Amino acid sequence: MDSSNTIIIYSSKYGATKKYACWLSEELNCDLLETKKATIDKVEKYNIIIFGGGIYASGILGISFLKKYYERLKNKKIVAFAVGASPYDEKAIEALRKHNFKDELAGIPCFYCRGAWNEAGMSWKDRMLCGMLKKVVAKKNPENYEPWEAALMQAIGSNHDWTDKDNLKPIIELIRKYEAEN
Ligand SMILES: Cc1cc2nc3c(=O)[nH]c(=O)nc-3n(C[C@H](O)[C@H](O)[C@H](O)COP(=O)(O)O)c2cc1C
Repeated sequence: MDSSNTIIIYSSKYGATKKYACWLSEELNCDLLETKKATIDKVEKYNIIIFGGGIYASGILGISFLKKYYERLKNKKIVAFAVGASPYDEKAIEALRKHNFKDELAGIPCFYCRGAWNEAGMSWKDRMLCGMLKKVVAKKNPENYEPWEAALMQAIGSNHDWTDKDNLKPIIELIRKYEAEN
């Protein structure tokens, strides 16, 4: 099977997931579509579906598409990646997987890529939400911070870009394996 049988659908609010999706599409030479513009009729034409989404309050943007259409996609090879501001932490990623990939979605492999934190570019609502979250977290003893809480406290008030092509290596490896099997 050639790589035209692979599509990436992604949801990105501030561009980090989009950046990873574009890198992947260049590397794999495959189609790329924003989830909000995707239709199931189009997506189900592909054999391998890569799903990417930014993480917001532990939820992965766009995951409702997979939930809604899983019945029609269940025989496809689906690989997901989530993009957040937290540093890589296996325990936190396992919790993210459990929270987002429930029931029939539980078998979908989900990788993590660290994104960016661009407070200057955030919507007023998001900036306010983060400010409120910071106030709650600040009441905790820093020794007991979860990895995402520590990252939030460090990131708030500044801009960071942790996007790195190397984070895509395990995804590319798995897709190449799937492509070779077909
Ligand atoms: C309101 C808000 C909530 C967020 N929640 C999380 C979170 O729960 N975990 C995390 O790792 N990152 C969180 N982030 C950081 C984003 O996931 C990060 O900036 C990511 O790069 C966004 O990807 P995007 O630009 O493709 O939307 C949050 C950011 C905002 C503004």
